[in-house]
Amino acid sequence: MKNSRNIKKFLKIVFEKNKLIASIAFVIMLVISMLDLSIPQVTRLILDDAIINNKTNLLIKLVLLYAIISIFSALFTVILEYIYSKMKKRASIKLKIRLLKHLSKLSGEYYTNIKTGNMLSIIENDIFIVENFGAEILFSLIVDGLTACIALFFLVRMQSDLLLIVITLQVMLTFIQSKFTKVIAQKTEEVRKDSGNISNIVQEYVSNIMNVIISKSSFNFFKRYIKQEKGLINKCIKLDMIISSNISASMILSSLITICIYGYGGLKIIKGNMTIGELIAFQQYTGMLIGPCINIIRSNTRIQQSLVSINRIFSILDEPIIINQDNNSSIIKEDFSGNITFDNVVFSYDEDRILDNINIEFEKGKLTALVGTSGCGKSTIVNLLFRLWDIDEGKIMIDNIDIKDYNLKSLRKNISIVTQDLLLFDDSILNNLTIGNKNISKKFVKDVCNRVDLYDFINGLPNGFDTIIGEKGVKLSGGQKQRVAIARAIISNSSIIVFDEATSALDNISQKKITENISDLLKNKTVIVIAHRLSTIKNADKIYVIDKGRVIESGNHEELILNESTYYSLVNEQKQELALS
Ligand SMILES: Nc1ncnc2c1ncn2[C@@H]1O[C@H](COP(=O)(O)OP(=O)(O)OP(=O)(O)O)[C@@H](O)[C@H]1O
Repeated sequence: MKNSRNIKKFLKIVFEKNKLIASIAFVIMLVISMLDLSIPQVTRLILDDAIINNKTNLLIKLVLLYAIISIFSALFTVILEYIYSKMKKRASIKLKIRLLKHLSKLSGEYYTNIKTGNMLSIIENDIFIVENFGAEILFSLIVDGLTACIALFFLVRMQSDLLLIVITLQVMLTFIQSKFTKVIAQKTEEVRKDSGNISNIVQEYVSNIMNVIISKSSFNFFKRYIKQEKGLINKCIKLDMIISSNISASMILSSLITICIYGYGGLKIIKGNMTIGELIAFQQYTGMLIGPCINIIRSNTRIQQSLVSINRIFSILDEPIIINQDNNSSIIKEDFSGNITFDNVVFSYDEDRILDNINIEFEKGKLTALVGTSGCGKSTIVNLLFRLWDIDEGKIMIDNIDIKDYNLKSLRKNISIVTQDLLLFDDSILNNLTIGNKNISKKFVKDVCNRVDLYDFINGLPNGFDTIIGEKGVKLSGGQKQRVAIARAIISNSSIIVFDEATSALDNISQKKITENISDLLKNKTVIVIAHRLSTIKNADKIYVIDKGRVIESGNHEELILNESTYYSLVNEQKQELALS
């Protein structure tokens, strides 16, 4: 049920906007098949009419006809290949884009459990495998079936007793092939799964190579990697042996069929019950019966293998979009005023409650800080504001409208989050600052860079703003990366900016200088700061102290110090730590 549903959906993608070209391919395939089916008739005429009766003119005509049929058949095959290749590539690009787009619409819960290697294996390997599935295989099945039927018709008319022997062997061949097919499909799936696991490990290693070296964990990686690879080698060898045994068994049975035709047919010629022309034509038609039958059975193996990949592809495409992107009535806002309210918000990732009746307000033009011990739920508040997850109870509102009522794209466009593990592209520093947005004036970019103390550094680079910063910004220091991230958020001009541990790699003096320099650019924005270093949020308009998912204190620095409660203790703890160091 699931299989046929997924195949239907897949074929819809393949044939979408390709109907005309697919029809042309089908007609060409039919023509090729008819041309091939006429060859044995021409052969028989050459042997039994032209040669036996010494008709030179007829021989020349028939040989020419043979040549023309062969040339046209070859020509049409090339055209067909071109059409299939075009259709295949179009379909696979379409699928890849759909997958990548769908991925960006899924929820934080999905991203938390995602295995990158598996995902890459689906996007690359599975789509490559299903490329050959689709029009080509479907049309081949139809045309092969038709060819086999026509060949059978001629064979019955020519020698029915010889055909009986051929068919008996053919049935045996079909039976053996179908048994192999099942085992091959099962083993292929196992190999595919193991390959996905290996991709995960390699991906983890390559994308963290520096950290792997620093943490001296490459031995651990190789132990896991080699164990998996050894297991995969054994499975691949087994699969290859099954496939080659299958081919050998078919070859033996095919030879047996040829032996029977020449042996039994030869006897019939000796007894005068068959002509040489008929024997050769019979043998050619037998090939046209067996070939397509084997193709159909092999297609079944390919279909089974493709089916595994199709199901894996649709396991992502069918993943429901829990975070509703844009219902028809959703509000699109270019610019928020930016007053945010968390009203009795309750949230859990799994079973454990992470936020327990949270009530917080972030006001436009004000800097609001969230503080608290590690794991108390500060980043979760930001994740919920950005709707990576939806809340369980309560309401989050911006400008008095529930964030679920906003068009998601519009909501996210208005929020910039600067995190510790920022995303840097292997691109120019300018594109990293503007995220490729060409409408931003260079003057503004330069001004912001100046403010975050980045301008002199960029100017000193060999290609200035056009310098490529390497994968994950490998050519930048931790502090420079954070400056880029802060600059990027300001350049994006969102009405809400969140700094989540955004200055952790900067020293106190740099941090203070940057904060002062950018303060006028943040004047009309809603600024949220999450910081462990409490000295950085001393000037915040309001500070919320979170503990175990609850707000336990709020106020400005002076008020909270006077309270002599949790915030006061945290500040003192940090002061003592600083004094000790
Ligand atoms: N994607 C997730 N799936 C399940 N649990 C999560 C997920 N992200 C965070 N948590 C859990 O939620 C709790 C709050 O995490 P959160 O990141 O909000 O804390 P935090 O206050 O920002 O911590 P820190 O100051 O260390 O960054 C933690 O117990 C954490 O283990």
